[in-house]
Amino acid sequence: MLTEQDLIDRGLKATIVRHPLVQHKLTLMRMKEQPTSAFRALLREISWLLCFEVTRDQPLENRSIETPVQAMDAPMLKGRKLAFISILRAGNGMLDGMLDVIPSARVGHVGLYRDPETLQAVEYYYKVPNNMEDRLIVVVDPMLATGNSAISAIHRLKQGGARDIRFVCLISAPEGVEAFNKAHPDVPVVTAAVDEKLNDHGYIVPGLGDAGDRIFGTK
Ligand SMILES: O=P(O)(O)OC[C@H]1O[C@H](OP(=O)(O)OP(=O)(O)O)[C@H](O)[C@@H]1O
Ligand SMILES: O=c1cc[nH]c(=O)[nH]1
Ligand SMILES: [Mg+2]
Repeated sequence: MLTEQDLIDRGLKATIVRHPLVQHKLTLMRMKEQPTSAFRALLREISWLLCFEVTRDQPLENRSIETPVQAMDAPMLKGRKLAFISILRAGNGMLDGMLDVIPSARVGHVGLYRDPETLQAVEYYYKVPNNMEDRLIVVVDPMLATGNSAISAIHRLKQGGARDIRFVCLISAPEGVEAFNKAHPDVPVVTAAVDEKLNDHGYIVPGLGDAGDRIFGTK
């Protein structure tokens, strides 16, 4: 696994969430013997923690409230609109955890699959909330491999007016971070790990296998 210093040395930009709970749960998810139910539950739990990280800089404003003891000025989130965008299918495994933390968020879906021969992303579904230009857009997908899926999804969102976008994933390949940084230098990447490389089939090594298949028990 690469460190943030490795990323700097290679000219790559991504935030690696080093929190011990994230790292511990990610290791459990990588284990090939992990059953579908546990894999899904762990992804949901890690997504809570990644949600904290990706919203870390959201502005607060003081509100006057009354506790049972006395009045006080206390911080609350400024009423900024937020939308989570899930890249289907595997993004839905992260979406559940994100919505546990921010249940009022709007949700959009971009349906993409990777052509196994060309590794290009093929779109089959697109539905997002209105007023994309006014929202903080958090795009979720567990895997950033070649980067083609995330790059393509975010091109579409920008065409639809999105401006303030972040991308959150679980595991990235250095090749994917590089391609993503080049295509969308304005979009921060938050990831739990940057692994060694891609294999000849475009899978992340060591990775965790096919995220969609492991979440939904298909294969
Ligand atoms: O960076 P890339 O090379 O584009 O690869 C990453 C994509 O591959 C996986 O989706 P997949 O195509 O397997 O679809 P699925 O979620 O329906 O399984 C994953 O969830 C990403 O969307
Ligand atoms: O390793 C990989 C690469 C792409 N998609 C996955 O689900 N896993
Ligand atoms: Mg898949």
